Amino acid sequence: MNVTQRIPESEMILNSRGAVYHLDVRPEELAHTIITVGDPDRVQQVSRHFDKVEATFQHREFVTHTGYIGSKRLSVVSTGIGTDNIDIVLNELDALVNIDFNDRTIKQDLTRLQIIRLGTSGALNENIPVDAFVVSSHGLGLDNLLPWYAFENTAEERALLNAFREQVSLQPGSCNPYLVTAAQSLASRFTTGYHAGITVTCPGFYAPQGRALRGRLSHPQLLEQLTAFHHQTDRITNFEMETAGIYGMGRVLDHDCLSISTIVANRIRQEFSKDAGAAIDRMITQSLEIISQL
Ligand SMILES: O=P(O)(O)O[C@H]1O[C@H](CO)[C@@H](O)[C@H]1O
Ligand SMILES: O=c1cc[nH]c(=O)[nH]1
Repeated sequence: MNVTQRIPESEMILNSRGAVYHLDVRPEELAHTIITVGDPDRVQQVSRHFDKVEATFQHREFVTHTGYIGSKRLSVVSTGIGTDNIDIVLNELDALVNIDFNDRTIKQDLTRLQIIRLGTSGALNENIPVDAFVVSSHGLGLDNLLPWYAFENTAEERALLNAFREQVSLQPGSCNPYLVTAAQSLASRFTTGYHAGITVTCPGFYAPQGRALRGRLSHPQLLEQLTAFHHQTDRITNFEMETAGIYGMGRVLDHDCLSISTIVANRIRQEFSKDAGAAIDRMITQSLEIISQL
């Protein structure tokens, strides 16, 4: 888009206090290092570690707290569940820093945000126990968000995606898998105390993650094929519902993104955490120590 072109009121919607439509946040109310969580209640679980909370906002499932740890300004934002919400949150975070809200034009000097998800997830590797933490080396999307955007894959990403297409048989028409790598500048900071691997992002919690309650599965082989997947040293570690959308929107909009998950379920061992809340707290504490030094 031409940077001098005015973005109409119907495309970038601002509310009566001049805040972006879904998040209800104004540009000066957002930090440039942002933690995203799915669960709105987890926002407070993160911000209670802040030395000072400067302001809080809530609209629908989107809760935002902005504050400080020492001199580091941070915002924590809930996305709710799913990559349809990631489309909203990542576009609005980007608009808050890269679009001038007064004249509705794209700024000449763009800001690159650091966006770190602190989520929950199910492990697909029997050696990654419940309550462990996983850093997503890549997000592999089985949802349909990224095919709506124009974006470029690297040669390594294309090779990994081709291997996935060859090894994992998906029903024609069920999805168009995509793959995006984590920001290395962030991933390199979260190594000790974290497992690492490919995170598969699904458009649902039950059948799209191979869970059968009463509905019959169209892909009964999914778990087995994802667990067996290998390409050079890359393996699939876990399942959740936002990471690939975040990494993909980070690629589209030029932001540095990383996703970290607490493993609450191990799908191979068929176990669920006995105290997921305590494990999530440990992920938050351990990760904030690093995030506050970024
Ligand atoms: O705990 P959060 O961050 O919401 O993440 C996971 O939990 C939800 C499903 O229970 C999905 O959003 C999934 O990605
Ligand atoms: O198994 C799980 C656990 C948390 N979140 C998911 O999406 N799947």
